[in-house]
Amino acid sequence: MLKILVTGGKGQLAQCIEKLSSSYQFELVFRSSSELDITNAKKIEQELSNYNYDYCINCAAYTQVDKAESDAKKADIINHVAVENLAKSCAKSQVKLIHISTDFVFSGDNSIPYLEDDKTLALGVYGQTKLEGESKIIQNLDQFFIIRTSWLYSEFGNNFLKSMLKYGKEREELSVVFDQVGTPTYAMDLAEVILGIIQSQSKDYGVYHYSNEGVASWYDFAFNIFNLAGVNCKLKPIRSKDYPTPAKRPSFSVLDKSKIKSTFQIEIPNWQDSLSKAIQNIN
Ligand SMILES: NC(=O)C1=CN([C@@H]2O[C@H](COP(=O)(O)OP(=O)(O)OC[C@H]3O[C@@H](n4cnc5c(N)ncnc54)[C@H](OP(=O)(O)O)[C@@H]3O)[C@@H](O)[C@H]2O)C=CC1
Ligand SMILES: Cc1cn([C@H]2C[C@H](O)[C@@H](COP(=O)(O)OP(=O)(O)O[C@H]3O[C@@H](C)C(=O)[C@@H](O)[C@H]3O)O2)c(=O)[nH]c1=O
Repeated sequence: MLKILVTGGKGQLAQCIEKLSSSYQFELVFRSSSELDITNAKKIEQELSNYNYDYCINCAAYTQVDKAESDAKKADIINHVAVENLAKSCAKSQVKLIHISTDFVFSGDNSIPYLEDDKTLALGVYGQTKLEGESKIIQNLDQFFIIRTSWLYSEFGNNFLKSMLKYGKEREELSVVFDQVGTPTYAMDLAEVILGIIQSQSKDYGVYHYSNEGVASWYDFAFNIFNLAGVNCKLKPIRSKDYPTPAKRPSFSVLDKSKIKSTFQIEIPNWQDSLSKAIQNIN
């Protein structure tokens, strides 16, 4: 039976993986941040060398995009330095690493969906530290899958879907930006793809893009959330300049998913269909 370590075991994506785990014949070991701090290089090395894992899914990350701007050191240690150490320990213990990265490694200057080899240029600290984490994996490990994804939401953790449901109940009107375009992704769909890659025991290592199908602005995302959940809150489309945030975000971060679809023979659900499922699961 394949043995898999999941770091960041109490985060959104890790909880989605846990929810699906009974459908797979894997031995999954979830370690929360307090049980296994990925910035503790010695503990990571011990964990990987002592327990004979086949795979590590790194769900641990510093994910607060705005806070990272004033907390750059911490974001760097978790998203970059710790990931480098994790990659080195995986190499030493022959553990395959599945690492999750982000659409925020791109600047947003494209007008067509981003391919894996397109030029990266992060606009903020979060994206930059995630990008450096990616590079360190590529430099230090052969057996890795880096999956860049975007706009994750689910019934677990903190995310845009849950924020909109909360604010929609509390407020009469909400303003949401319509000039940042990407693709919302149901974290359960990503979890399924990750477990599928492990099940296939594929050796097609490398960088992949995965999001749901389709394109939306954050305003479109919020509009569909309110519609599907029956939230009676007026929604106002605004420009990013009218919603100032510490971190600049890409205006276009749609990912091209041709590579992951053809390599692993998967079909990807449309974001609106998946959103509808997530809202049903929340209810
Ligand atoms: N959320 C999104 O919209 C997107 C996320 N991603 C990427 O997907 C991955 C999963 O994200 P998601 O599940 O949403 O994120 P979450 O923020 O829900 O989960 C991250 C987890 O990492 C843990 N963590 C933080 N620091 C450490 C540490 N030093 N050691 C161990 N664990 C730590 C956190 O624990 P604690 O809370 O205790 O600190 C938390 O449980 C991340 O790599 C993220 O960059 C990519 C694109 C979009
Ligand atoms: C809450 C809110 C946000 N917004 C805007 C701010 C921002 O531009 C956009 C998204 O807001 P959030 O801060 O919730 O999402 P953000 O944390 O930027 O989401 C990102 O998280 C990281 C981890 C990723 O990797 C990305 O793929 C992406 O999912 O919506 C509004 O316009 N109105 C609002 O009421």
